[in-house]
Parts: sequence; structure tokens; C-alpha cells
Amino acid sequence: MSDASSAAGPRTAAVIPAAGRGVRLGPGAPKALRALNGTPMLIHAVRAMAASRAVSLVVVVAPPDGAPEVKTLLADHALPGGTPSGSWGSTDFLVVPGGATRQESVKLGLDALPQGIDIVLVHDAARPLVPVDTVDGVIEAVRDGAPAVVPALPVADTVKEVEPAAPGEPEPVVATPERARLRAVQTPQGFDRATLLRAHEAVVVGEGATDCAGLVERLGEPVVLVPGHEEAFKVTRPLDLVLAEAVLARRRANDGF
Ligand SMILES: Nc1ccn([C@@H]2O[C@H](COP(=O)(O)OP(=O)(O)OP(=O)(O)O)[C@@H](O)[C@H]2O)c(=O)n1
Ligand SMILES: C[C@](O)(CO)[C@H](O)COP(=O)(O)O
Repeated sequence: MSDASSAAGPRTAAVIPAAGRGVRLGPGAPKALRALNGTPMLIHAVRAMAASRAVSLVVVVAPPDGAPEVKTLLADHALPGGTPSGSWGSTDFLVVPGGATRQESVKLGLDALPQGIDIVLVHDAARPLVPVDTVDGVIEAVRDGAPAVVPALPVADTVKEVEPAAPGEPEPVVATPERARLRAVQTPQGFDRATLLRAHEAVVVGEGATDCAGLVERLGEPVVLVPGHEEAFKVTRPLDLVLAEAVLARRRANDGF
């Protein structure tokens, strides 16, 4: 198995879609710019990608009118040894404005990738606490030949499929999928660059997917899962912020992070 904890190997970039509003989190700044333990969520997410020695470039897809602010944030939070703008230590970064949907934002990030990148991770800014071992596990699986790799966890709840109902009306259940075969998928999702580009270019208007792996599935290419991590959860609703702060407090107590 290829070792992603070494900088050697195919060049890997991470695209971080961070252009969402965060409607489900409630009123306030765009979600990626809201603070977690005093630091913007996006900065936690960029650090999580830069923590992998295999990741040489991070492309941040900023809120459409927020690219200058994001560039300033990245410069303000540069790691010791990084240049004032453009890199954190050995990790370079680029900032591009995003689009109206996650899928559009990811595509804008992909369009900004330079030549020479062979592996692309796509990672939600809204999953700021993913551990580096999870990131490296995804990269290793792509290096070992899988064109699309997704970190995932077994589903804890029983899941029902429903028939859409009028607002306020009870929803009729049509099926209960076998839980043992269901997985909740996380990010970073990792791809062979050419496969991911082909998947995005093949999208039919109005027939997108909620994750990039869903687009690769439509190509008929194989998608495989590797173990996700409970700390890679997505900050979506207000209670998730409470959980994220608690995870950071536990990390500080355990190892002074
Ligand atoms: N137009 C969009 C919409 C979403 N995202 C990004 O996609 C990731 C996952 O999306 P989600 O958690 O659904 O974020 P929001 O769209 O911001 O949330 P909401 O649906 O509550 O508004 C986030 O990092 C978000 O910033 C993006 O880059 N561009
Ligand atoms: C990509 C993702 O985080 C995988 O779970 C998820 O599909 C994003 O969906 P959202 O509707 O943008 O939250």
C-alpha cells in the first residue's frame, strides 16, 4: 500500500468548497467563515488538508463575493515558515470564487487546478475536524488504483424511504433499506483527477448529485469506501457547532492541539 504520510508520490491537491451560506445553521456570516473556538471553520478545514504531507496544494472555493476576505484570512493564519501569502509551509493555496451550488463550486475549484496534479481531494469546509489519518487513508486508496474513494461510516439510525407528502401531512413510508448495507458518506472524497473531471463534464443540467462520488457512479466507474471518522462530521445545524467545540476542547485536553 502507498504511504500518504510521505511527500513522495503523485501530486495531490485538495479542493475545499466553502461558498455555502449555511442556511441550516441560521442567520450570520457564510458558514465557512464562522468561528469555531475563535478560528474560522474554513481555517480548521484548510489545516486538516495541509496536515497531510501528500497534499501540496489547497484550492479554497470562497463565497462568490468573499475571495479577498478569504485570501486575507489564509495569510493571517499562515503557519510558521509559510510565506505571507500563497503558501503555508510546503502547502500552496489558491482562492477562487464559488457558485450557486456545491457542485458548481467544486467545478470552479477543479478549473483552477494547475497541470501536474494527479490526485484530487474534495473536502467540505463544513467538515473542519477530519483527522489526518482519514485524509491519508483516502489518498492511499487512490494511489493504490481506485479512481474514486469515499470515507464512510455505518449508519446508526434505521432509515426509511418515503413518498413525498404535502407540507404538514404525514409522509407515507415506502421502504426500509437493510441498514447493514447503508453507509453515511463523508469527505474528503479522493479521485483520480481525469475521472473526476470527466464526471463533472458529463453532468446533465438539473441532474446533479449531492457529492462528487455520485457523479462518478453515473459514469459507471467504480467507487469504493474506506473507513471514515466520527470527528469528520459535517457542521450543518446549530447543535453541530456545540459538538465541534467539544471535540476541539477534548483535543486540547488530550494533546494540547
Ligand atoms: N453554493 C455552494 C454551496 C455549498 N458549498 C459548500 O459545500 C459544503 C457542504 O455543503 P453544506 O454543508 O450543505 O453547506 P451549505 O450549503 O452552506 O449549507 P446550507 O444548505 O445549510 O445552506 C460546504 O463546505 C459549503 O460551503 C459551496 O461551496 N458552494
Ligand atoms: C458531500 C457530503 O458532505 C457527503 O456527505 C454531502 O453530500 C453534502 O451535502 P449537502 O446537502 O451539501 O450538505
